[in-house]
Amino acid sequence: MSYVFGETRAVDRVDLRVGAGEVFGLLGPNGAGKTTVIRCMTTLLPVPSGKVTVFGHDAAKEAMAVRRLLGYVPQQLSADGGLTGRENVTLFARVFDVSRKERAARVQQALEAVDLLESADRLAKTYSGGMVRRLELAQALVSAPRLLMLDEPTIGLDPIARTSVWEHIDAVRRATGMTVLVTTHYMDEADQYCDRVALMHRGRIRALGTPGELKADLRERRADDSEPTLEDVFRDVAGSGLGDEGGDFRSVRSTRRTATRVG
Ligand SMILES: Nc1ncnc2c1ncn2[C@@H]1O[C@H](COP(=O)(O)OP(=O)(O)OP(=O)(O)O)[C@@H](O)[C@H]1O
Repeated sequence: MSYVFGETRAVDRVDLRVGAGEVFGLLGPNGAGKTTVIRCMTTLLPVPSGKVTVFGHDAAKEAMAVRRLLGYVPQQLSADGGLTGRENVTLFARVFDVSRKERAARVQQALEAVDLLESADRLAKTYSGGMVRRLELAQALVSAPRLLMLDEPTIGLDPIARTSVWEHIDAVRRATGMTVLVTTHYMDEADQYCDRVALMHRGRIRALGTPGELKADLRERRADDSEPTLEDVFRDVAGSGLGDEGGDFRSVRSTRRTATRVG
């Protein structure tokens, strides 16, 4: 698929296949085109050229069928600080048409899956950044999606909260067999938690494989004994490191201080 905004070729002939049950990481710096790919898959953006199918459903022709299979945690805050955790998740259960009979139990399950039962009846604005992110995860899980899409799920979190978010994603994936598509610019997290990754740069996919394959490939090409990281692989295929791109993206990113924004 491709996507053009005015003069900007945001997504340039990206051809991707995510296997059922895998955790797939779409990696790249700000502006690489990751969010645009995700938005096309969620049917939020129409696909102007190319084709997106989700479990056999064409996103252009069967948007509703596609949406029913998806859970989506956007980059922007999706929880309401003035509601309790439970109320936030219940709201999503209603929007996603979880039947009235099942609703309370499904909300309970989703909160339990992210370890928020104890805090479920507190206002979300009293939550820490990591708890807010887990709440957003529960919101996306309440409809029991077959494909969970997360756009920068750990941005702005401290290392302990980041690990916790990933461990919860991993546990739910193991329990349900759902497929996970995640965007991130944290190469170390992708290396640790993703089965396969695609490295995206300026709208195009520059490398695709398991983190182990990509690193082994670079080691061979370099023909030396050093252990490359995924960041080295990115630097090799994109000609620059993630941190070199676009100057101020780290500062822009750090503004996603979830805890304070909820308040
Ligand atoms: N609505 C829009 N109008 C115009 N240009 C856009 C729009 N949305 C994205 N772009 C441009 O398309 C390119 C890809 O953006 P995209 O948000 O997909 O990248 P990204 O890799 O997800 O980065 P980020 O992490 O910042 O979201 C960028 O150059 C961006 O400026």
